[in-house]
Amino acid sequence: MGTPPGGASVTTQNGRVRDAVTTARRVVVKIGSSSLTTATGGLADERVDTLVDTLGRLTAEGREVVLVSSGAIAAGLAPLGLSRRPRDLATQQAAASVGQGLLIGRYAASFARHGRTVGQVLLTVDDVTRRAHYRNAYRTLRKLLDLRAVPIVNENDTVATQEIRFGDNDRLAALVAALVHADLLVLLSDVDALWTGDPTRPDSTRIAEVRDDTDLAGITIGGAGRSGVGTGGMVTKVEAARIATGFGIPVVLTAADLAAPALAGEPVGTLFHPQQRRPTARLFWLAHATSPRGRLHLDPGAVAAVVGRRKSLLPAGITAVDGTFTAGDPVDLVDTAGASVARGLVNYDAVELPGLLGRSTSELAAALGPAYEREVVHRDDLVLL
Ligand SMILES: Nc1ncnc2c1ncn2[C@@H]1O[C@H](COP(=O)(O)OP(=O)(O)O)[C@@H](O)[C@H]1O
Ligand SMILES: N[C@@H](CCC(=O)OP(=O)(O)O)C(=O)O
Repeated sequence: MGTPPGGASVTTQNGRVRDAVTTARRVVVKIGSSSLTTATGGLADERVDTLVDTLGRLTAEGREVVLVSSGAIAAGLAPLGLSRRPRDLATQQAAASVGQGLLIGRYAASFARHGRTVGQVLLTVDDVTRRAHYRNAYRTLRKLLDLRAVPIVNENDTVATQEIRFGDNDRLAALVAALVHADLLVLLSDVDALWTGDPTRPDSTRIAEVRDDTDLAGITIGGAGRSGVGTGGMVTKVEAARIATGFGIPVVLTAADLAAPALAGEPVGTLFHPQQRRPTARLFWLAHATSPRGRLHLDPGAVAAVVGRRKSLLPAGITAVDGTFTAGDPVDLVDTAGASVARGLVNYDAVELPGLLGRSTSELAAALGPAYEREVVHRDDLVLL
């Protein structure tokens, strides 16, 4: 590795944010497959115990812990005689089906040493994106915490299809942190921090803090590591950190064996600062937890009005429409280069819009009636991306 952790950058750590780490009452901890398995495949029991000892101490202090644990697929490989992570979805799902039981069994035994009961929570994308479902997921997690059990969350790999999978658990962990209104998200991996580039390169250095996106400029964020069982690599961890910090939740990214010092507020890993302006829960979900059902192409004037002046989107500024959505669905607003600039809840069905494009609201109201005076997307239902 390049520059060792510590050094000058540590002195720039923001004490206030580290204080938020040590005082966090509700903590979501995510651990990746690479930190739970042995080099030859299978669950590394001592790694599970080390993590559980750290989390057990937190719960003994009266703090609430939600654990998001990967590792089902990795844990299922050896029992099925598979030597490496399969590429096809069906075999991954079979491995997850075998491995998830082993994983939760191992956690149950390990947490029992601390007198804690665990509850398995398997979620699909729909469970954290559809409003009615995420309310249910929240209620279950809330009740488990009230009963002083430790919820252990994973994606429901056996039912998720390729199109609707999270695949990696980093984003799932960020959405769970937002769902339970956590005070802290800890992302544990096989690398001690975010580095400026591939951590095995001598010219890479550790990044101690990310205050905002400007601290991410110029960094090479790479894919999964050499363990062969992780997915997503740093890309999905940084994305997860941005989602959580955007919701006002500080994030510590570090190695699994540094979980204890990280939770004690020591300057290890990378600390991502929470952003000041916390969006409303509704707009947060709109930005991060919905899949757009279509796209509205905006002319430059509409982009300036919506993005620059935070105005509602009117039919006059739309040049084209893609997708098959109905009123109330999320849609992306794209600029002339095709880049998504905002997401909003649309007030019309896709089939209604072509006849309205480029026309002013007063002209539409005169021609079609007062119902057609409404905005295509109201600014209260709009979030910039
Ligand atoms: N800029 C970077 N800083 C740190 N690690 C990086 C970076 N770019 C790529 N990586 C790789 O990301 C890997 C962690 O991701 P992954 O293998 O998906 O782990 P997990 O199973 O914990 O989710 C590290 O082992 C590392 O090799
Ligand atoms: N749900 C999958 C997680 C997939 C995965 O490998 O995630 P991660 O190790 O967090 O990059 C499992 O339990 O195997």
